[in-house]
Amino acid sequence: MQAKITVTETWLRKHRHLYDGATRHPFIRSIRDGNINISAFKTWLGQDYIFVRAFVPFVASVLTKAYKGSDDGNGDVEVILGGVAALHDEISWFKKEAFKWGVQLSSIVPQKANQEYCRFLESLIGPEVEYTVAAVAFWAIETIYQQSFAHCLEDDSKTPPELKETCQRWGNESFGEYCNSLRNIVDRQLEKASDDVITKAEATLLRVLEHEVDFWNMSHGRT
Ligand SMILES: Cc1ncc(CNC=O)c(N)n1
Repeated sequence: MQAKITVTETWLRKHRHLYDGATRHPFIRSIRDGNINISAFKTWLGQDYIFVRAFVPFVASVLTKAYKGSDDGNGDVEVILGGVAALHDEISWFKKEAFKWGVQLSSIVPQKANQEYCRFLESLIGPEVEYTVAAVAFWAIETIYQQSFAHCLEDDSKTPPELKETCQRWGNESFGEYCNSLRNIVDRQLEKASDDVITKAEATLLRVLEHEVDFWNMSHGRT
């Protein structure tokens, strides 16, 4: 029997071009090809630290919505809690990595694309935003990083050794499994969602993809 085509599958096919634009961005390609400009990498590092700090309350709001959505026999809360725990570790990693590269985190000023992305995250925190819509954003945000950095670890990649650890952070297999769990959560929610919520969730996915492209552009010095 043919497996049923899920909503996320339909969306990824429909928006392939934009999705590939986010996961195969010139910034990522330059890491993979080994010709990354280190100052672009440092820009990304400092800006992403600011983003991740803003990401924490957003993820906490998704966790709250998963809990309140009550019929959580599927373990959504635990999966999302794993994401929160990983973020705790990630913030320490950013500090360590910034020190290693001589990036002064306390003096980083968020650039426009970053500010707009963080503002977008904040707009998704409120209780009026449905769990399904917020979960779609969460899944997409995590998956874009997973896919992007996994691309830099493929056998034929020429990623500089000093950037391998960064790529491992999101590109590793267990982060990939976590992203799959998020995708299952999202598809299960979308299966029972109203047309209105499905429409909103798809629009939210597109916004995430656009913000991710802008974020890479910023790091790449294309703003
Ligand atoms: C801009 C951006 N998008 C996604 C992620 C990955 N999620 C958490 O780390 C990230 N760090 N930064």
